[in-house]
Amino acid sequence: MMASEDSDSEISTPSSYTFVRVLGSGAFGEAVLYQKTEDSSLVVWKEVNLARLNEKQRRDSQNEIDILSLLNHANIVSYYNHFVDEDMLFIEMEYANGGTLYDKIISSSKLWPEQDILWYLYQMSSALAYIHQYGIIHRDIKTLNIFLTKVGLVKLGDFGISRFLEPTNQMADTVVGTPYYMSPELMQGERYNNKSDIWALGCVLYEMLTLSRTFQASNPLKLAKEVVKGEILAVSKTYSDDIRSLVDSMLNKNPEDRPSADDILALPLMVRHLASMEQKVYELNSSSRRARLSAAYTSVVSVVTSKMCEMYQWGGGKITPQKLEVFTKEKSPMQVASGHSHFAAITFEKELYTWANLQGGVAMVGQLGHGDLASYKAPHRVDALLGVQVQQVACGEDFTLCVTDDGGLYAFGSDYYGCLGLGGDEEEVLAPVLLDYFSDHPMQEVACGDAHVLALTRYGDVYTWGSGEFGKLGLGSEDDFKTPQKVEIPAKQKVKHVCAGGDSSFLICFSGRLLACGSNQYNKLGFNSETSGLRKRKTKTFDIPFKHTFSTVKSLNRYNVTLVAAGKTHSGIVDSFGYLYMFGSNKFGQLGLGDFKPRTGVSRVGGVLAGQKVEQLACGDGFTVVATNENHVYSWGNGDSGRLGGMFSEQGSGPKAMCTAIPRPIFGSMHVVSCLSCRHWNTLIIAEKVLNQKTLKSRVSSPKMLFHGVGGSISSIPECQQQVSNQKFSDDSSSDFVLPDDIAGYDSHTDDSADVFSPPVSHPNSASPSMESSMPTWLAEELNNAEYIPIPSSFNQVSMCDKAITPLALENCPLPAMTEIVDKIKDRSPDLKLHIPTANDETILELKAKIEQLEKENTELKQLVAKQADIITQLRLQNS
Ligand SMILES: Nc1ncnc2c1ncn2[C@@H]1O[C@H](COP(=O)(O)OP(=O)(O)OP(=O)(O)O)[C@@H](O)[C@H]1O
Repeated sequence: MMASEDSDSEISTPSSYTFVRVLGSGAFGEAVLYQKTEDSSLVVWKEVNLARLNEKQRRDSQNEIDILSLLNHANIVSYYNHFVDEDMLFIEMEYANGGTLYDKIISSSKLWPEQDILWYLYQMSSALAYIHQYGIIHRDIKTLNIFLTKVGLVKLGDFGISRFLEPTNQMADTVVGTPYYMSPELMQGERYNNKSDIWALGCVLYEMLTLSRTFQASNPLKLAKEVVKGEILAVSKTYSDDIRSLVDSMLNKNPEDRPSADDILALPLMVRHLASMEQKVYELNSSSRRARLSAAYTSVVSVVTSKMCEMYQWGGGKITPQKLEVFTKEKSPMQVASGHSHFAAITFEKELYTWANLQGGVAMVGQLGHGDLASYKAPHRVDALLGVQVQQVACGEDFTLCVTDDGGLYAFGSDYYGCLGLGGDEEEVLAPVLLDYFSDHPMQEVACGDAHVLALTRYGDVYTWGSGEFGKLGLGSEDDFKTPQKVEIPAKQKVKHVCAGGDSSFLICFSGRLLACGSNQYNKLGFNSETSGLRKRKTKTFDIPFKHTFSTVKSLNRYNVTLVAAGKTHSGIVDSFGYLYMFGSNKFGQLGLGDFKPRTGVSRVGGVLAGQKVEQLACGDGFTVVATNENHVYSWGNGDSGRLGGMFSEQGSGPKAMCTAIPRPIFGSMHVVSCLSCRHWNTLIIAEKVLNQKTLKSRVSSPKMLFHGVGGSISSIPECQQQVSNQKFSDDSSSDFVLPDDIAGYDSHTDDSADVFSPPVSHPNSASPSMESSMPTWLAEELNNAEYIPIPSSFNQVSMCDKAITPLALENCPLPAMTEIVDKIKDRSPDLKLHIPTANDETILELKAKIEQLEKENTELKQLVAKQADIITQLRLQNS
């Protein structure tokens, strides 16, 4: 018997913060800069004194939180956390380290290049298009609320008075905003609409073009008159006709004649640069990945595969992966679902197969859908569904639900908790029954917990039913429901995927946010947090046992969630970079962090996964299984009853004898995994064998990464530093903490063609960007940032390396280090002298020759390896 999870007793340390400085004060409190001790990231805590607020103002503060927690965009300040302590409201958010657009404008003495203006306008329009699409209007667009980062990114902030537009009435009430940016319709008492945001953005554009206010007046009344009159001084003819007519159209007195944010992004002057600006925003935002993005990006391509999907199963006594022979080339499996003791799979022909592995005299209750109570040990086709195309299947503890191509939802098995959604008239349903309820609401996806169901319709509505214990139905209570109930989704989030754990429920939203409800035991929903070090505040511990309604998992607001898996006592998510983050119990090492210690928060899994992207993830009872882009399958955690598909042990003897806290590869050979499912102690996997694969290196970002585009808010420094806690066995943590080399290298990376866009770089703290100096700009930037961002030891090594570089030093470097140095030198600037100011011309020449030689050797080496791989493959093929 394994030890009980309840015996976890160690206390782990809370997230703590170190005060850095007060950034400034608003009407109701201060914005304070802190450093998070855990990962050295810089964050802003906005402290709002609720005692000084009236009822409406309190609502506004809550409003800012609701809106910020909904938004996830590269050009909008990210929201991380909030709590109320006595009369103070604390909101944790992303720090924009480059001042405001206002600061930048007032410190400029000459007109900006049009390209710079377009760069900022693009980012602001992109942020506005994003919020407008959600039905949110900002209502206070002004240069003071447009924050900048030192690398030239825009971060729209201060959503204090923003609002959701009501669908019935496209106007929001009350006149608000800052007088200078108020549109004529607002001045005339009309209500705010999204075209009023466009007017304000037009004023911002005008300010960037002229470096002066759009409308000037000595008092508000005169200002109102000026705005209504609508006469503005002409913009300099040095700017293109396109941009001058754009500002005119944005400042059109008639709101309907103003372009929308989407219209602005579709203008030819934007479209010309759109792709490169999108990419730049993405790259700058993911600056923690600079080393990877700017240096070669590695991707694995399967060259020869078995061209056949096979299914393997393990657990429940089967210690190694067992191939299910039923699924042959003619019956190739497409999707698989594991329950406690029964399983289901769909083939490419859209036929459903079910089977069981009953232990301890458990009786069948119809969960296989074969019309009887027999326990089929091998996969058996569900003939009752012949003629319908089954698209997706999910297994509960003793029931099954499946979705058909035309959106129908079928259910069978036990209806004890009402999980079949039929109203509970029958206890056991032996053959599939179509749920009439959804005849008008075609189904997209279904997920089953032990005794509850989550269903997502093609209209984006979420329904839940079954057992309501711990609030896992998200309906505001613990009541059970035997028919589908529509769930209220907070802040108008749009749901993309549903996922159910035994007693927990998750929703992944299009915004990349994760919503959860149900039992938070062991923090498996990620809701618990501990905060210490905030000014004059004691350590705050938030231990949330359960949630009755779907709520944002704030601890994951830094990540763009693409996958989630719910185990019995722990959970995991994968972000848009393919990074794996785990939370919940670590009793059996199921978090994969190299130890068995409890964790309060969310931890990134490093080790062998650090250089790979996780593409499939599943969590069972105390164990985790993943598949990566490099075609490896790993498992870790509790190995009892064959859960891990292999025998691993780090603990010698005792209750943890069969546990491993480190991801362990399962299959000897490579596999492309298309589907993975774990429940209880079972795992099912659909995989195609890889007979030969190639590692490709390219100098561009991963196409997959670009696919996520601009919409994803990827917090750079916090994310990269998240790794610090996992450094023990993280092999790439050193290279991750590198500030954007494009800060300086932007122009040198781009060519002169009109299609390539070079964004300007903000230098608020430096004397002048054009300052004559032998110091390379990237280094100046790094030093500039260093005031608040401590440079980890890995960085020191790199910079020391750069300084001390000589042909001899290169010669004596181990090959990987040497390649890294060469990559760094080449990435940052073609001019080597910039990097080694002390080097004389002769040394530079020698270095260049050395680099060329290295490159040649590298190519030869690669060719040799490829040749050997081919020979091995041919031999293998001959042998087989
Ligand atoms: N996320 C952030 N990153 C960087 N600076 C910030 C951030 N949030 C606020 N600040 C700065 O902190 C100062 C105070 O901000 P705060 O939002 O509290 O007040 P405000 O916007 O100036 O006034 P109010 O909200 O009352 O209109 C401002 O100077 C602002 O530029």
